[in-house]
This record gives sequence, C-alpha cells and structure tokens, in this order.
Amino acid sequence: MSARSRKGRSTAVDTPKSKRSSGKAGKAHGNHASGHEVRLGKSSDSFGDGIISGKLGKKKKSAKNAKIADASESQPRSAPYPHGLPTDRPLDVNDYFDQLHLWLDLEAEAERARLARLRQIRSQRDVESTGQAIVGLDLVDYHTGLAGRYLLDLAKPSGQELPMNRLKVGSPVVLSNDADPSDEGIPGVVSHRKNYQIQIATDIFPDPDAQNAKTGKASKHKRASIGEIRYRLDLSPDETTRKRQLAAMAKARGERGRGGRLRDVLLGIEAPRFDGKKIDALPLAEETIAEERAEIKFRTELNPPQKDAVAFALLADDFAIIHGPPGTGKTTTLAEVIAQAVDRGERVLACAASNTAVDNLLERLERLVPYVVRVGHPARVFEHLRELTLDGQVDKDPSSAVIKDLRRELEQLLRFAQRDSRNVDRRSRGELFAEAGRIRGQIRSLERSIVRGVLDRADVICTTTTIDEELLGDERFDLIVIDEACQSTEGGMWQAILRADRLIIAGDHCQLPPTVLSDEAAAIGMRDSLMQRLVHRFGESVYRRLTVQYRMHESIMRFSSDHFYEGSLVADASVRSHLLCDLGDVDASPLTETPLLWIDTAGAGMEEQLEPDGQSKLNPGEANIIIELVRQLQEAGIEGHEIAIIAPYAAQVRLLRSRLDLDGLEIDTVDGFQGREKEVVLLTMVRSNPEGIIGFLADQRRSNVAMTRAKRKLIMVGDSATLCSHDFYADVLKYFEEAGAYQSVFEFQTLIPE
Ligand SMILES: Nc1ncnc2c1ncn2[C@@H]1O[C@H](COP(=O)(O)OP(=O)(O)OP(=O)(O)O)[C@@H](O)[C@H]1O
Repeated sequence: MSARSRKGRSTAVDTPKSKRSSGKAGKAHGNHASGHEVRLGKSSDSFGDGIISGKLGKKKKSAKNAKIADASESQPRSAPYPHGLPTDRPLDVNDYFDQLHLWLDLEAEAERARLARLRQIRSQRDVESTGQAIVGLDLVDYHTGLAGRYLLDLAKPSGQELPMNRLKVGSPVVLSNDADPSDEGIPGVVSHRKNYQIQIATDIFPDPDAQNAKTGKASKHKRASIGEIRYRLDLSPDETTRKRQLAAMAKARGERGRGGRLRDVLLGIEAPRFDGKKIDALPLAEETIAEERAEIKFRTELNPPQKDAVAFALLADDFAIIHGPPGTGKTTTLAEVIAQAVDRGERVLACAASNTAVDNLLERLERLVPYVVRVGHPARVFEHLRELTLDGQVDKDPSSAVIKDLRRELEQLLRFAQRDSRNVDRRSRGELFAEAGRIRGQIRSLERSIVRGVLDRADVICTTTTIDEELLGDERFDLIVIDEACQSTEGGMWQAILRADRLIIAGDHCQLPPTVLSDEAAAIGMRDSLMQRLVHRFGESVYRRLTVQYRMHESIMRFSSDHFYEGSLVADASVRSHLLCDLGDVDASPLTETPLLWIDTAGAGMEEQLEPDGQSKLNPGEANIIIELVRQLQEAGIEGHEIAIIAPYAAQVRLLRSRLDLDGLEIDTVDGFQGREKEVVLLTMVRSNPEGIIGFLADQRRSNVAMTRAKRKLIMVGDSATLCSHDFYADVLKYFEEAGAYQSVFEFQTLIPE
C-alpha cells in the first residue's frame, strides 16, 4: 500500500487519523486550542529555548504532571545495564529509563563538580584560561527583549578584547559579583557575542540590593551602584534541559496507545512496521519502494539513493532511519521528506540536537514549505533566518506596535533607576523595579495571544530537541523528524519522541557522538546513540544509506568510505576530481594540484606541550608548519574564507588564533566543524610524545569528521611515530603514502627550526 493512501488506512497498530494530531484541516493543538490561560517566560527555567517562552498548557500542574515531576526526582543508583544498552534483546521499559536517568544524574554531578572547581579559581588569568569564565566585566548597557527579558551588555574595562572563551550564544551562564565569592549570581543565557562585548538575556535585573535581599547576605557592595560593580560570567550546568529530559522520560515510561507502541518498538520489544508489515516480513521489497517513489512528486533534484530514502521514510509506520555519511545530502533528503509529509496534510516537528543543525534544516525547508516557524532564541539562529523565528513572526504582527511602546516605557524606567541610583533611595528603587515587573506582565499577556496564532498556522515547527514544553504545551504532531540524531543522547530525544507516533531520524554514527562530561556515564553507554542502537538491533531493514557525496575530491573521500562505510560512497561527477587549482585565480603548484598531503614531523623534535595553567595540549612546531602552509596557500591565491584549520585541542586552536590573523580564516576544534566544509582543510594532530599516547584522538569518529570537511585539499600535519602506534592512523598514513601524498617535514627546509 502506498503511503499516499496512508490517511485512509487504519491498521491494528494505527490510531485513526482523527484521533491523532491532525493535518491542516483539523489541527488539535493541545490545550491552547481550548482556551487555557497562556503565560510567557514565567521563570528563569524558560531560558532554555528562547526569548519568547510561553505556557500554552494548563496553568496549574495537573495531578498527572505533578506525579511526573515527582517521578523525575527519584534517583536510581545502580546501572541496570552496566555495559551499556544491549542490542541483542528487548529492553525492559523500567530498566531502560532507570539507565537513562542514571546517565543524566552522573552527567549533572560531573557538570556541578566542573563548575565548583571553576568557581574556586580566583586568579583572573587561571580562571579565564579555562575558557569557561570571563571575569572583571562591566555592565555597559542594557535593553529589554521580547517577554520583557533583560539584555545586559558586558565588556572589559577600557575596551579590552574578551579572552578566548567557550561562552557561545545559547550557553547557560551565571552572572555574579566578581568580588564576592559567596554571591550565587543570577542565571542567564548568552544572547550575543563579539570580540569586545558579550550580551546575556536574563529574567532578573542584577540589582545589588535585590540580590542581597534574595540571599539574605550582607554585602560589602550594598551601597554600590550597579555601574560600580565588576561582574563575572561562568558557564553553568544546564539544569533546565536536564529537568525537561527527566520529565519526558518519566512520561514515556507510562505511555499507552500509539505512543506506548512507538516506545516499545524503539526499545526492541515490538517489531517495527513499514507499509503495514512486521519486521519478519521485511526488508521491504524494492518494488514497494519503487512504487512509492513513482508516486512522489519530488520538490528537489535528488539522486536515486536519496529518492529511495524519501520513499522508504514515508512508508514507515513507526520509525525509519536515514544514514547520511559526510556530504551525501542527508539534510536535503530530510527536508524533502518533511515537504512530502506536509503535502499529505501532515504537521511536522523538525528537530536536531544543535541550533546549527536545526538552522541547516530550516534553510532548506524555507524554500519547500509554505509556513515554517523556528522556535528558539533568535540570537542562536542564523541571522538570515531570524525572520522565521517565533520572535520574528510575532514582531511582524500588527499588535506588536503596542508591545514596542510598552518595552520603551520599561527601558526608560530602568534607565531612570540606573541614572539616579545615587539619589533614589532604596525604597523608591524597589517601587521602580515593581513597576517594571508590572509592565513586563502586560507585555507577556499581549505576546501570548500573538504567539498562539503564529504556532497554530505553522505546517512545520523547527526546534532543538530541548523542547520548550511551556511553549508547545501538549501539542502533538503527525511526524517527528530528528536530524544529526547521533549527536543527541538517548535521554535527549524523548521530549521530541513523545510528541508523535512516527519518527524519522537521520544522522551518521561514524561522526561525532554527543558530548558527555562524565566518564562514568560514558562507560555505561551514554555516548551511544539511539540511531546506532536501532541499526544494531534491527539491521538493514530499518535504514537507508545515502551514498553519493557532493563535497570531496574522490581521493579525500576514499579513505573514509573504505574505513567507515564499507566502500559504499561515490563522489558525484561535479566534485570527483576538483582541485584547488581549478578555482579562479589560483596558481597551479604542487600544493594546489593535488588533493592530499601528510607532512610527517617524526624525528623533528616537535613535541607536544601542556598549556601553561591549563590541561589542554599544544604543539608550537606543528603550528609553525601550519602558518607557513597558510602563507603558501595565500600566495597561490586561496582566500582566507576558503581555508579551515582544525585542531583536536583547544590550546592549539588558541595558539593558532593568536598567531594568524587572516580575514575569513576559521580555526576551531573538530566539534566546531561537524556539518561544515571548506575548500582546503589543514589538520594539526598535536600529539607527539615518545610513549605513543594519542588521548582522545583514538576516537576514530573524530578523525572521520575532521578528514571529511575538505572539498579540494586535505593537509594533515602530524607525528607518524606517535600516531601510528594506533592502527587507525597507521592505515591513514599508508593511504597517504600509496596516494603519493606523504612528505617528511625534512623535505620542507623552511618548515624546520634551525
Ligand atoms: N541530489 C543532489 N544534487 C546536487 N547537490 C546535492 C544533492 N544533494 C545534496 N547536495 C548538495 O550537497 C551538499 C551537502 O548536502 P547536505 O548539507 O544536505 O548534506 P549532509 O549530509 O546533511 O551534510 P553533512 O555531511 O555536513 O552532515 C549541499 O551543498 C547540497 O546542496
């Protein structure tokens, strides 16, 4: 049966369409459709996802929800699956969620320990060298954002540049008094970041009196005006996300009906179905996929494996997986699946673990789907897509003019309190803040009705997998799509999974796993993805792999293809033999006429070093080589924005950034480059020691990502003597040697120190 006729079908496992959340005709959007009170941005908890944050669900916690909240607090202490989640047998529902709960607890402990260690360090140089805090900041300006949030601009005194830091847009932070180690500070989210200034969005204005009252502590800064205080910003554990995940997991445990079935399929208890067939009747016959494919009016130019993947996904009754090796158009394919679902009258929730991945999907959907809304903090959304954010669309609503007036009034009030802080006594200042609170309340109530309208109209809602539950209420969708699924922990996916009966996940388990701080949690499986587990559990019947890639020269692709994808990748004709020298205005030279180069530093005495005051590693010798190569590339006519330098260690990134100042040139860790591409990529491997220790370079997935970012040229700089103690790198080196792309650093006289 074709998926086109899906809507009329009702199998034993299907809930009839009318009972599901419907398509356009009969959207049942959870509680907010029935006129329950809507509240915006009620607490700092709502920071997770956006300036706009609204409670579209019931105002009071229902008994059921209260139970869920309680359940989310109980803590299992021993791992039901001490070796990670098994894939050779069905999982027990309670054991499974206990395991996920334990992962989250261990991760939270690791996060708290990290923050506690960080806040112990008081020396400015030491604390800032961790990259997790910025100290000695002045509050230089502030504004109000939507929902009456305060946007605080912080900068170093006398305009110094901010130190290298990991406080990215979207990072949860704590703003505290730098001179007072006992100050618990106020929570916020980084909303904007420049070299000299950082902005945070917060629900609480940093009024020193208010803070003292809150903590009940007498402060030596009691009489200081706001402008006289120096602040400190620390990266903080993301408690909001954790709580949301725990609540979703608690709910998933008790799910019944279609939701319960999807859970049981994902736990390997029930067999997945495609086109109404059970797994024992799978794999789906190729003719069935071909039939389905023939019925689809594709909106994008897709290659045959991509078209098959779309047809396959649309035939799934429970879940389907699209495996997308680097550059194979996974996101392009997923966008087509969503567009087809919308054409069939379905409403879709499109998610990914990171904001960047959500935006990559949104970029494609914008052209395919009439009405798409991006939920999330606008500051975390690509600038050219901000119009599609909920905030952007609310702003366009005619009633927003009133909100703008109210916001202006709010700002004036705050400025008055600030300007005259020496003259306004504490009581009057309290009244001013109370008035500000009242205005914020008015702003929120007006915004909530506009928000509801915008969300109701959307065919597709795009968000990170950390879903703002208050905003989306109990809303369900016909289909949930999750991109870059291998970058999310299993626990991180349940908020999304709970919202539909059908799930399409796309990703590549051979690329980066989710970041997990706790070694203990990682040891019991937290880094293993749901997608990987399902592939192992059900095999080829549940996934389609994309095989034609549109990024890399064939030689750059080949190693990755052979090593990670059973040699299945094919370079499209448009990229198969492209080289740097084919770019306009680039000179032909050995550097630009070949796709690969490994410069081996073995024996040249370029040993790794530990960063002073830090734990990260660097390699100045390799940095010198990279700098010289960048100079030569530039000389050949390659522009800065066409080059990327990737280093596995932050200290090497810091070193190179401090020494290279080329317009558009990007220098980052591997994690910063997943999903990206550049004409030429230089990798500095850093590790060089007599013991042959390679640390986390041993995770081959990391190297797979790093080596597949280059379109026309991949240059590796590393010590073969150290790296090749590991089989994987021995294979890489052999591959480069066989391609005639190996050179010892001794062949480059200009690159070795005297
Ligand atoms: N069928 C196609 N024909 C031509 N170009 C395509 C096709 N499919 C994808 N591309 C191009 O290939 C590039 C990669 O596509 P996309 O970003 O969808 O891939 P991805 O698999 O999600 O990437 P990543 O490896 O970064 O996760 C894009 O420039 C896209 O336009």
